[in-house]
Amino acid sequence: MAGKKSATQDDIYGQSAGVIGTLAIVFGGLAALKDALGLSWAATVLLTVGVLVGLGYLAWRIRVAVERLRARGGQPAAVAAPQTPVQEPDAPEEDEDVEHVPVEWELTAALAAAGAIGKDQIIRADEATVTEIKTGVGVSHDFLVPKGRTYEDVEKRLSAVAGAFHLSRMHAKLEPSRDNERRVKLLLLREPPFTHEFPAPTRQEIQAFPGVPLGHEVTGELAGVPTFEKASLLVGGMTQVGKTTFVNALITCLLIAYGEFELYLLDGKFCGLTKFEKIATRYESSDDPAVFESMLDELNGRSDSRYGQIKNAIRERKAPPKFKPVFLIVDEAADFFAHDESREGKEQARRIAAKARSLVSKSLESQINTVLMSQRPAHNAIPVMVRDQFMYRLCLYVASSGTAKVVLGDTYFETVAPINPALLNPEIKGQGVLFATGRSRLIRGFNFSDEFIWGVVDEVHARRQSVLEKEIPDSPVKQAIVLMRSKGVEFMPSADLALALGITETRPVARGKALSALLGVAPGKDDGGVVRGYRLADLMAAANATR
Ligand SMILES: Nc1ncnc2c1ncn2[C@@H]1O[C@H](COP(=O)(O)OP(=O)(O)OP(=O)(O)O)[C@@H](O)[C@H]1O
Repeated sequence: MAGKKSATQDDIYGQSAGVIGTLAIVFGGLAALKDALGLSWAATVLLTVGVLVGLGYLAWRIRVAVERLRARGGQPAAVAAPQTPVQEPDAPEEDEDVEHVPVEWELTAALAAAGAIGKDQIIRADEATVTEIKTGVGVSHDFLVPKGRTYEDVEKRLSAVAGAFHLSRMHAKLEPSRDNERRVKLLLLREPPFTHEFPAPTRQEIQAFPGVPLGHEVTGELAGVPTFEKASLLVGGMTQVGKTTFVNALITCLLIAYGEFELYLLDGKFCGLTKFEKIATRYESSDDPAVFESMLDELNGRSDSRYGQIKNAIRERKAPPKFKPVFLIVDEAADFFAHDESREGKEQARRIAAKARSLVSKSLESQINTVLMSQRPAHNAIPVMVRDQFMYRLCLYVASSGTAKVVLGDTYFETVAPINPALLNPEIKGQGVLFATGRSRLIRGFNFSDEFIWGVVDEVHARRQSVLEKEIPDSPVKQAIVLMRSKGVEFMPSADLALALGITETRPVARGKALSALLGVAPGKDDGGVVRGYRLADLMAAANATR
């Protein structure tokens, strides 16, 4: 301790002596200068300080000039770029020779500006290619993002990336890679999407598509969903933007690509789905909520029965039964959830919402899939408890982001790389944002010619008839179907049908009872709601149920 103290004291003495010495030299120097120049003390001090500051400034200028000269002789920006290897902890050895890294400058600048890669990171030119999109609508950049970054970094900033290329989000599309998390395929369109119409696909193209095609991608390729089994779709958009055309195309594609299924159609617009009436298990053209409710009752009944069969199979340790898929398609659904403010009306609307929710939520196991369309996607047009159940959503042009949220979900704009349907061009009919499994895609529905749709419908109808003839056991129902088909009618009054089936009773009530007992099917009424009789579609549904 004592040793340490005396060392510190020695230090202080030494430093004090140094300071006194320096002061004495400075003072002596100033005195000499004062005598030599004959100036006052103040002038001598000021002159000395001024000279010292001037010398310091001169030294600084010389240093800057030398550095600039040196910089001009070396590599400029390119040298600065590959600071990347410094960022990348396990960069390959050759990267250490920073001057040899080839840089894809355009992508690097755009991605860095968008914040998809760091300001000090690069896209390597030897890991990037650019090719023309087959349909000529733009280019496709295929590249690797720097180590430590992934495809998702670009996806999350896609709007900003498009902006960095002076384009909108609508012009940009990303495709994930299956081989490498760092690989990005960025498609950039030259013109706004769907500026030119792509031809509707052929039957072969629809059949070859892995899943159900719903429309074209912005590149012209077919876009769709891998399956419509256990799914449901909500389609929204303003009036005249292409909803009905989209759904007509969807049914057509299902008929071509899907095998056997049943259609329940509720045509709230009266003639939007008429082309498919002939092959529908049940077709209704009405805006009456009671009709919708009766369809929901029928399908919820079928769903419950299917659940019962699944339960039995589990109890008996058998494989679950395979059901024929059913599609309920409702055009202009909002009307069916509306009410007239009366107590009964409100009660009916509440019941319908609960039944619709139940049907859509049970589609998973019962294979009864629902497609609802609405041209009035206002906040309460389709109840939230129904809307929330839809797995796929398609929003065509709407006037505001708020309306888009009604169709796509309240949190839609917080999802990855959303597309705002309010920014779509309403003049380009049929384009919309498809939101499925958490990802958004811009697609445009097909616009098939009437002849194409009629051809597909007729083919399916003929196929079903021949299957029916072969598979249905001979029965009065089959006899009635064959009779009605031979006459080319969709409806036959009870009186005529009873006679044809050999019922000789002439009193209407007794004759009607005998006929319905023979057929095992309840009668209905003709389109005018006056004449009692049987519809071909009902008899076919009954016949199918016996198979
Ligand atoms: N994909 C498409 N390509 C080209 N034209 C289309 C496309 N989809 C729809 N159209 C045209 O746009 C117009 C409106 O279509 P559609 O009737 O399907 O609209 P909507 O949304 O169902 O209308 P609304 O709500 O008024 O019933 C029609 O003339 C139709 O031919």
